[in-house]
This record gives sequence, C-alpha cells and structure tokens, in this order.
Amino acid sequence: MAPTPSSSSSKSNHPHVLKTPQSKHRINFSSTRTPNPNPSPNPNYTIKEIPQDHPVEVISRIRDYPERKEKPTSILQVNPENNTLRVRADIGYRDFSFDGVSFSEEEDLDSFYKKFVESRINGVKLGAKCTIMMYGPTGSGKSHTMFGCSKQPGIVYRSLKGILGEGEEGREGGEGEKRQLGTFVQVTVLEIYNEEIYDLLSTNGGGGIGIGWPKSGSGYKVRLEVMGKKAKNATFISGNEAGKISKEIQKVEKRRIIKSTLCNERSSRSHCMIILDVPTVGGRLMLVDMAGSENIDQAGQSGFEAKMQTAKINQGNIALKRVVESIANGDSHVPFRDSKLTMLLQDSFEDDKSKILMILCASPDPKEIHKTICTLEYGAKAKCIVRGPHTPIKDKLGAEDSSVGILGSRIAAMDQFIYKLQMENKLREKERNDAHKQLRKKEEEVAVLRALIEEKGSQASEEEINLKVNERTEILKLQLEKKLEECQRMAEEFVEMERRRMEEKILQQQQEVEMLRRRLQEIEFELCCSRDENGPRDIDGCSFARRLLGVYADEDPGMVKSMDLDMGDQEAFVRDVRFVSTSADQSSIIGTQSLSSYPHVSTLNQVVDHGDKVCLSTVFEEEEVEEEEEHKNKVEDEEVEKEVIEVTRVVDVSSPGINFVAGSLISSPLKLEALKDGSEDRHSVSGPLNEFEIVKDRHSDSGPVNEYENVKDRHSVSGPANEYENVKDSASSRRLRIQNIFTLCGNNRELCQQFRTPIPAKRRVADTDPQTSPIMTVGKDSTQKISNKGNSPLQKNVPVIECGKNLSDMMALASKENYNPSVKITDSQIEVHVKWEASKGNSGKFITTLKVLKDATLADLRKLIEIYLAADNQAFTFLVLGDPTGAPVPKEKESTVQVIKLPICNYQSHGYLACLRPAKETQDSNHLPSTPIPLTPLENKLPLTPMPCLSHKVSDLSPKLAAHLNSTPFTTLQRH
Ligand SMILES: Nc1ncnc2c1ncn2[C@@H]1O[C@H](COP(=O)(O)OP(=O)(O)OP(=O)(O)O)[C@@H](O)[C@H]1O
Repeated sequence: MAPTPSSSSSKSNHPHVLKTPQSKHRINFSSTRTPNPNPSPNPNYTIKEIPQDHPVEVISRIRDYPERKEKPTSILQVNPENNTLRVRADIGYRDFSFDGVSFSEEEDLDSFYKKFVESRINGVKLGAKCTIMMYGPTGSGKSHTMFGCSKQPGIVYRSLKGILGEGEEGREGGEGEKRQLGTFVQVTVLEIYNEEIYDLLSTNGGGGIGIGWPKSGSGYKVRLEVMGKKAKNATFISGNEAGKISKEIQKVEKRRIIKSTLCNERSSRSHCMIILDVPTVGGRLMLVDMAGSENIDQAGQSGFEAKMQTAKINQGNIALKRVVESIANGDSHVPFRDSKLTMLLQDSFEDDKSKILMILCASPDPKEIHKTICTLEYGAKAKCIVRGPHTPIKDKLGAEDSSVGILGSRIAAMDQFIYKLQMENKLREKERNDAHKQLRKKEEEVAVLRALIEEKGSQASEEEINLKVNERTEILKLQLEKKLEECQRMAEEFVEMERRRMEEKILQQQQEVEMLRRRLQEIEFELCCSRDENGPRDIDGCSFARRLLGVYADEDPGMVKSMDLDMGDQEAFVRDVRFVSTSADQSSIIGTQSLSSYPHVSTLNQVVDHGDKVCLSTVFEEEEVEEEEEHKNKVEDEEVEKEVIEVTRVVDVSSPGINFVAGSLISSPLKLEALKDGSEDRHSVSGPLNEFEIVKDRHSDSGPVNEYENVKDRHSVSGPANEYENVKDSASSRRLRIQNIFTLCGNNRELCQQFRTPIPAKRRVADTDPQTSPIMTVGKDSTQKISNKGNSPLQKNVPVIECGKNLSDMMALASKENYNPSVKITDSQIEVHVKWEASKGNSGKFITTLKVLKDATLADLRKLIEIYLAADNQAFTFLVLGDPTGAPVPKEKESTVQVIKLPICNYQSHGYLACLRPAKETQDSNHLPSTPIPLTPLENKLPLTPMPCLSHKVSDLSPKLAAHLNSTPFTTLQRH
C-alpha cells in the first residue's frame, strides 16, 4: 500500500508526542518515533530498527460556520507544521498530534481532498485498499465532508472521479483520454442502522423483501446479512462513468435515515458505508460516514425508540473504539464482531495492504469543547495503532523478525510508559506529601481551635463566670474604697493645710494690727505732746490719733492708706449737676457744661451720693447770726429763712474739678472741709472765703437727703492764718467765711431766698450746732432752709472782696456780717471795677467791683478775680488801659504792678478800672476746665497744691508724726 504523503511525512519529520492520558495505548508506539528522555531502565532491551506498519492515519478537519455572522472564538489552534492541534481552555491547553490538520475555513473540500485524500484514491486505482472513516460528534461536518454540498462535492464523488476519471457520458474519443480506459468500479452502498445492514442500492423495496425494513424516500431498504467480513448479497452498481455512479449514489444518499436533533437539523442516524471496488486492479475503497457520537441527553432524544436508536448508534462507535484500542494494545482478540460496523471493517484493520484514513471532524466552538476533546483523543488512540501479530496476513519469512521488532517496540513503549508513570508517581507523591503536610497543619489548627473551644466552653460555665465576676467586683470594690480613702485623706490634708495657712495669716494680721496700734499709740502720744507744746491748736490731736487708729484698725494691713474717703477705688462719674439760675424763680437744671456760662450762680453745692461716692459740696448756710459783742454791730432780729438751692453735683472725688475747687480754696486759703459719712468721718478744709465739704456716703440708696444724717465727725484743715484756726469759737471768722461765701455768690443771694421749702428739723444743721456746723445737709433735688435771724448782708447787690498783701487784712475787713464795702471805704482801701475787654466774643461786660488795699498788686487782685471767676474758668490778663501802649501785663509781672496803677474808672464815682482780656487758652494749670472732668482722689491732688503753711505745721509736729503724716495723704489735712 502506497503510503500517503501525510503519513510518510509524519513518519520522517514529526515524532509522536504522548498526549493521551491512556498510556496503555502507547505500547505499540515505535520507539524510533518517540524520543525517550529517560534511557530505558533495562539496557538489555535494544530496539531494533524495523519499519513499523502504521495502518491508521489520523487527520483532523475543523469545520466552519459560514452562516454565522459573529463567529465564535476558536478554541483550536494549529502549529505551523499543521500536525499538532492545541485545544485551549480556561485552565490550560492540550495538544494533539495528528498526521494533518485542516481548517475548512482555510481549505475547502477541494483543497482538503487534494491534500489528504487524493493520494489514497490514487493508491486504490493501483490496487490498494483504503478505508476512509469520518469520525466525530454530531454536526461536526462528517456528512458534509463525505458527501459535500451543492457547491462542493464531497470525498465520495471526488473519489469516483479520481478513480474513474472525468469525462462526459456519451462522449468518445478525446474524453477517453481522461477516462481510465478499462477501469470500472463496483459500488455498494450500505447503511448500518440499529445494528442492521441495509442495502441502499437495492430497488426491491416494493416487494416482499423489503417487509420490515426501514422505509426510505423511495421505499423499503434491503437488509443484508454479514457473511464473514462482508455483507452477503449486497447490491452493487458498476460502471466506468463517475457521473452516472455519483448520481446513483446521490439518490441513495437521500435514502439514509436522518432525523432532526438538537445538535443537527439533518442528523444522520445511521452509519453509511460506500464500498468501491476496482476489480481490474484489486483495489478497494471503503468510505464510512459514521453516525454522530453523542449522548442521549445532548441529542435531546425522548422516547424508548429514540433512546434505543441513540444507543445503537453509540454501540457502533463504541465497538469501533474497542477495536481500535485492541489493535493498538496488541490484544490477541480484537472485538470486530461487537458491531456490524466493525465486522465490515475487520479487513480494513487486518489486511496489511489496507490503510485507514481517519478524518476527525471537530468544531472550533467553545461550547463543543468537550466533544471535540473526546474526538481528538479517540483519533490519537487510533493513530497509535500498529499492525499487531494477530494480523492474519503474515509474511512467513519475516514473521519472526517482525514479531521481535514489535515486541521491542512494545517494550520500549512500556519502558517509556513506566518511566512516565514513575515521574507521575513522584509528582503525585510530592503532591500527596504536600497535601499531607497541609493536612497536618490544618489538623493542628483544628486541634488548637478545638482546644480553645473546649477552654471557652469550660469557661462559659455559669459558676465560673459568677466567680470571676465576683472576684472582679471585689477587686474593683477594694480599689474604689482605697481611692475614696485616699481622696478623703487628701481632702483632710488640704483642709488642714488651709486652716493652718489661714491661722498663720490671721496671726500675721493680728501682729500687724498690733504693730499698727502701737504705732498709732506712738503717734497719738506724739500728737498729745505736740498739742501740749502748741497749745489749743492741737486739742483735737487725740481724736485725730483715734481717727488714725480707727482708720488703721479698719484697714487691712498692707493697704494703701488713703484720705479715708474710701474713694480711691471708685470710678469717676458725674450723675447730676444742677445749677440754680439767679434770675428765675424756678430752679432750672443746667448741664455741667454750662457752668462757666452762668456766672450768676447763687449757690454751688457739689454733692456726691450713691454708694461709696464722695460728695464735695459748697454750702451756703444761713444761720441765726447773733450780734457779736466785739464788733457791736446791729442785731439782726429778723429771722430769715433762706432756702439753699442745692446744686448737686454728683462727682467722684477723682474729678479734677473738685480738686480744683479744693486746691484753689486751700491755696487761697480757703477752708475745705471734707466729710466722710459712712465711716463717720468728715474732713474739711476751711478757709476764710468758703467752705467745702467732702462727704462720702456709703449708704446712698435712700437718696442724698438721708445720706448725711449721721455725720458725726468732721475734720478740717485750716488755712495758714492763725486767726482762723479755731473756727468753732471764733464767731468773727465764721462770719468772715459767710461773708466771703456771699461775696462769691454776689447778687444772686436774693434769689436763693425765694425758695422756701421747709426742711425737716433734723436736717437743720444750724439747729443742731449752729456755732460749729456751718455745714449744710445736701441732697439731690432737695432744698435746705437755714434760718438766719437778722438782716443778711447777702441782700447787698455789690459783692466786694477786699484784697491786699495780707489776706488776714482782707479777712478782717470782711468780718462784719453787714459789711458794705460800697459804704465803708477807708483811706487805705480802693475800689477796683473789673470788666472784660470788649472784643468779638466778649462785649466788655462788667464783672464786679472789688475792694483792695491801696498797696495791693495785680497779683493780689488776680486772686480775688479768679475766685470770683472760678465758675467761669476764664483765664485772663490785665490790660493797663492807661498805658499808652495798652499792652497787657505779663502774669509774672503782676506782682510788681500795683492796683493803683490801673486807670481811674470813668463811669464810677471812684475806683479803678481793671480791664481783663480773656486768654485764648481757657484752661491752664491754674484754671478749672469748663467741663466736669472726673475728679481724682483728693488725697492725690492735695499734695499738688503748695501749702507751705501746712508743711510748716507738719514740720512742727514730732519727727515721727511728721514722717508718718508725710507718708500719708493726711499730710495735707489738719484736723481742727
Ligand atoms: N466545513 C463546513 N463548511 C460549511 N458547512 C458545514 C461544514 N461542516 C458542516 N457543515 C454544515 O453543518 C451541518 C451539519 O453537518 P453534517 O450533517 O455534515 O454533520 P454530521 O457530522 O454529519 O452530523 P450527524 O452525525 O448528526 O449526521 C450541515 O448543514 C452542513 O452543511
């Protein structure tokens, strides 16, 4: 048998690769064609190089799906040599080696035939025997390849043409050249269905022969019996014209039993065998189109008959598998007779001159991968078949050598197989060891987990839980108690520590108090000594010392000593300021800002009320004035009740306005009396011209009227003049003070009398102590009546203040209550008419008339004018109008210019004219601001006022007392 090109090429170029899992099929493999990676364990086995009869060639044909627009991704790949087919899957791939691989997409039937079949057909023409089997699952294209389609004829028709040649019927001559002369063929067409052989060419279907036979399109089919290895009495057609025979075959092809299944619309339910004998050469071609190898479920067959049918089909396929395996295994018995198909194919396997070409039809569709792999495995097995000793056709001469070679091949294959098994065994053993290790590891983990579970299970017992909870509770309880004890101990320690600290502090304070008491006693002692030395001037020294003692006793050690007005810590504020206009019968409340613009203020009371505010008040008082003996003036019997319209100015002592008043008065010297209410202290600085009270009320909630009811004490600092030191006893000095006050108030005094509002008796200060208490009670929105018997000089319209070098002289002049300067002018006195210079802002208004000594200077006159203009807060300079230049007198030269240098007043009968030019700067260090600036503490302000007399007084004290007083704000005050 002529070898096929593919087989010859495969033998020479493509060694077989063991791919099938069933290694037993490889025992017949030729060692020469399979490289042995491992030398044979048995070196005694030497493979003899003998030509191996490889009767089965396997070719894979992969169908196409031209009708599909979207073709599935192929799972099949072929190597460049077209002999290895790789099936790719998700988990890997698998290679199958064949004698050839053809993709119908690339190679149509014509190409396929020429490439793989034509050579076989040529052999048949020469007398060879060849069997071409179509094997594969249903729908894989077996029938398509065998019989073809309308466009392309299949292998059957091409083979006929190949054997008989091409040529038209009836044509002679030239066509004979193409046609094989003398060659004819006998064609038998059999169908194996349900393990029965039917003669498809028999036309006796209409007779009784065909009874019970399966029907075809043209009638019943003739069933044949198998006799030997052939169908007995099979009908055949003979001829030398391929066309006629092909037509006949086409007819009987339609008689095949087909059925529509899920896998194939025209599924062949039978095996079809076309046998072409070439009698002239003894050649024979068997073309076998096997039924699809599918399982019943896949075919979707239902019913007993259909299942039996599928089972019968599979029976032929299974039998063929067994035959192939038996032949490949070299079994002594090949089960050809298991099926009609294998019975008819027995010669094909056993005849040495017979060759088998198995065409594996497969689908590239991933859905068919399982069937594709099974088909390829089956083909791989078939490819391993070698012609065994059981082959009936033996060459007697070469039988011995042949059997030796076959045995050697089998031994080599078995060695290889054993080695492979050993390798696989080692691999499996390693895998098993690894698995065993993993298993041990898992078992250990399980054991640990189990132990944990058991432990937890044991812990989970209720008693143990309760026990542990109780233990934990006890521990926590102990810890809590311990913490509580610790906290308690710490608290006690803290309390004890604080107590000790407080005790120490109290002790320290007591010591300090004791020290201060002792110091005060010393001071008192020194004060008494000083009083003894200085006479009655210090009669109040003891009380002053007591006062100091009280002050220090009340104060905390280390505190800054104050004027005992207790106002240093108070915020400065102005609550109410009232002025009473002299030109109206009704009081009008005027803002503080307008103070300077109302020069005719009759009374000016500055009262500080509310809380701890200190009140400064100027007081007009009218009291019953008795005619004093020493002056023997007229007795004023007429009791005059005068109302004092209070101008209440609620200020803080920090107000510079108050300080200004105080400072000015002190420097004048006036008398400033400071009164402290809450502490039952009152300090006053009194001068000959006015009297100011500084009142501190610590209980001001009830209103200013009641704020001064409990005044018990009073301290005053007197001016430098000794004749005013004892105010209490000196009626003249009191009178002088009153006169000065009235003088300052000027003509407005009368208006004050118009307000006659009775005041409670208790507020009549004059009643309580008319001699010593020129202090009035003041309050917001209240008036005070002070009775005054006798004629009041306040009714005089022209207030005159005498001024001279010595203020005492002036005071003496003013000592008379009914002093009228316009009437009584001595020779040593002159009158000075004061007026403003006419200017844009000033109309040259007349101010007042003052009476001064002849030798008085402008500086003396300035003091009086400044006092008069205190409310106006208007700075000025003197103009010497008589001077040709008319230039103002510099302030520093005022002390050198006498008043008599002033020009004579033309519009007065006598006197001089003092013309004042308002200074541009209305506020300087000597003047009050027009606005009530918050007052600074008096004690801080007083030292700023030079009081040489006081300094002198202090210096007259003992060194200790002087040092002490110098270090305190009281140094500016002197108690009367
Ligand atoms: N290579 C191909 N190219 C084009 N069409 C094909 C090809 N192979 C098969 N077919 C078509 O597929 C359908 C089924 O093919 P076919 O009948 O040959 O399968 P089968 O293997 O014979 O199935 P069964 O075993 O069930 O008879 C047909 O209609 C056929 O024309």
